Amino acid sequence: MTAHRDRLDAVSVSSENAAAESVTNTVHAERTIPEATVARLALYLRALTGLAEHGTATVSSESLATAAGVNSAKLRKDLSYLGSYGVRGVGYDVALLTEQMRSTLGLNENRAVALIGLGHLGKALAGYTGFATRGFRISALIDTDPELVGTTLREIAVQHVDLLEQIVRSENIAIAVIAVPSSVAQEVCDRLVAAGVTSILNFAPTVLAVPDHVDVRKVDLAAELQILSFHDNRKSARSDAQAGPLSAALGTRPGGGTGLASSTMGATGLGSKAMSDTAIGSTA
Ligand SMILES: NC(=O)c1ccc[n+]([C@@H]2O[C@H](COP(=O)([O-])OP(=O)(O)OC[C@H]3O[C@@H](n4cnc5c(N)ncnc54)[C@H](O)[C@@H]3O)[C@@H](O)[C@H]2O)c1
Repeated sequence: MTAHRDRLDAVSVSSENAAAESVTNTVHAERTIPEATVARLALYLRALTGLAEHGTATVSSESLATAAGVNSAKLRKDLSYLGSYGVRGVGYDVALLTEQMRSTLGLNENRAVALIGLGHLGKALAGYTGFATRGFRISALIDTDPELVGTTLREIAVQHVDLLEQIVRSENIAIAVIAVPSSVAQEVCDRLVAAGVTSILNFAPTVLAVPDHVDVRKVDLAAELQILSFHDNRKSARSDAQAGPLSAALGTRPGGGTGLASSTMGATGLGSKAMSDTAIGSTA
């Protein structure tokens, strides 16, 4: 949370008022947007899409923040990087803000995605219909397995990895998704980079070495579970610690421990609030 805050503060923000819900058409296209804000833009876009599907034309910052699972001050700050389209007392125009979000995230270009590795994970990703509606087009499926090569998944032919460089060029691949075994992930990555791919989403449990101009995002579900485990562990430790004094109070002062017990219960409430703030901070 602190690190995130520092990063936000490090960005030169010309006007704090830009975060307020006032009418302004200024688009800060060239402004540096913190990485944590970029990650949240995707959350806002998903929430906006849901609102539009339900016919909502305008939304307050509080409602949008709730739908996206962040606090409204953070949302207003994030939107200030795009230029605010909010109107005081009315809120944000859902269609306009959606368009602004899509443009900032570069989703209007329907980027071509190549999926490399069509095993358990790759097949599931290839079968996911949500990519198309979120601005991505799976254009190439690549594997080495002779049983898979030549078959089609969602009307896209699986091609052999020998053709990787050719496919990257002919399909104008913008983003590659690596879902191969970790033992070959670096080799596949090197070939993608040499072919001109500069954005990679890596599912393999390997830290990929790439040149500076290449962006790699790593998805690690096991790490996410470990983070949840950490928070779960802390919640258990807290409730154990709180159960101790409570039992002691009830045990040593029978009939007279009500006051102590209820103040302990109050502390439990504060404790769980603190935990949820921590959880929100960790996603920042
Ligand atoms: N990030 C996560 O949370 C997460 C979750 C599950 C799996 N994984 C990782 O994703 C990867 C795939 O997992 P899986 O369960 O689908 O494995 P899998 O063995 O079912 O599939 C791997 C696929 O890659 C293909 N392949 C092998 N070498 C290749 C190459 N050089 N070029 C192209 N294709 C090649 C294989 O033929 C196979 O179809 C693994 O690295 C696994 O550890 C990550």
